[in-house]
Amino acid sequence: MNTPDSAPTLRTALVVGTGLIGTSVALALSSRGVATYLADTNPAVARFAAELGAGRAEEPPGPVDLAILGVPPTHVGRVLADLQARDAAAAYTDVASVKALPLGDAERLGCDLCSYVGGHPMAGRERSGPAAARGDLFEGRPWVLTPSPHTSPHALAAARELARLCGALPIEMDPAAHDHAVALVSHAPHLVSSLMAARLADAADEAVRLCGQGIRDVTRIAASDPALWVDILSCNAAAVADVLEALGRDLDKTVTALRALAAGHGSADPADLTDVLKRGNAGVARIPGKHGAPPARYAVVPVIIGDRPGELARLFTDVGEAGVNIEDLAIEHSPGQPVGLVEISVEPAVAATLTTELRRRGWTVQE
Ligand SMILES: NC(=O)C1=CN([C@@H]2O[C@H](COP(=O)(O)OP(=O)(O)OC[C@H]3O[C@@H](n4cnc5c(N)ncnc54)[C@H](O)[C@@H]3O)[C@@H](O)[C@H]2O)C=CC1
Ligand SMILES: O=C(O)C(=O)Cc1ccc(O)cc1
Repeated sequence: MNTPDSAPTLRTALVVGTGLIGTSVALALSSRGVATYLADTNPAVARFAAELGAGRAEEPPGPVDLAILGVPPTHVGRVLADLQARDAAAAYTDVASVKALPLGDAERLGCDLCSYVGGHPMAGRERSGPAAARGDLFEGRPWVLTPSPHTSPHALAAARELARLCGALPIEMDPAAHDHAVALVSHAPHLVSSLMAARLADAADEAVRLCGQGIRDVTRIAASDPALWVDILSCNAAAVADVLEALGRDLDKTVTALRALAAGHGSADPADLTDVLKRGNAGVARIPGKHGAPPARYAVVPVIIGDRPGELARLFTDVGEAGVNIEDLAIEHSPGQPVGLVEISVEPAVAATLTTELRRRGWTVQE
């Protein structure tokens, strides 16, 4: 639907860099009827994205309405310059996790800054490549746009329309303010996750086998591609270092409190420990929405399954026979545990029917 600022109506798009984010964008655009063309330095990757239904892995017949650069941050300037040199699109945006450096590169390379606006969808995954892409990845998520003083209203409107077509909420920010904000909410947390996960690399098996949901939550993003993250962090290094330095001061205080408690055999004052835990409560309460949850438009039906061959197949058959389509799926399971938990995401209207039907067939479905 058009809103007052959306003069362009996207009919054609070119996605350059068809990895996780590029293909997710392309899937969303294709599903909304935008003729989407796909390109990647690795043509096999673009062809694979096309096989997934993300668009056509071929040259567009003429300039597209919007080109979306799904490449690492340090590649954005060069790719933008190349695309503009061949007049590939009326407007250009990117999805890179940092915003000041790509703009600086574009300026230095003599790009046309009127037709370009930086963008950053605040959603992702710990996996790379088109196989991990999802058309609903950006649903309900913020999508930052960082217009420069040169950005034309047309380019900004095209990027806003892109965000909305992907189901995201466009937010305008200054590029430097964006980079400071994501140092706190994305880049430093990524390193903290890696640092914690790194403690497990050489840990004893008897400890690692006890891993429960807490450590999985804290370390999930540590499974991401190191090459991409070196690229991201190197473009925002000072701001990330500032956050980690502040964290280091808290860490020092926490270690001191724990050493005092250990030395005092419990008689020492745990005030500093209480303080950090309470500040943690306050911080987590400020995170908007339900972190890590599947898109709110689905209801989740949690089913307990035995750790036996064929259990999942039996469950899927029963869901199918109940006439219910599985929209998404998550499996929680720890090695050695006799049961696992399968979270089946379904349309809310069919959740009660599925629960009743699965219970009738002998499954334990959680409230
Ligand atoms: N991974 C995540 O969770 C998120 C990543 N981003 C940003 O999205 C961008 C892409 O990241 P991912 O999709 O995760 O990476 P990815 O590794 O899955 O995909 C990147 C793709 O770009 C291609 N590529 C690299 N240089 C290219 C060039 N010069 N021309 C054409 N294609 C080129 C690669 O072959 C690869 O297929 C990055 O800028 C990243 O900062 C943004 C939000 C979330
Ligand atoms: O995996 C997740 O949950 C993420 O949120 C990942 C992510 C990585 C990089 C970004 O620039 C934005 C989001």
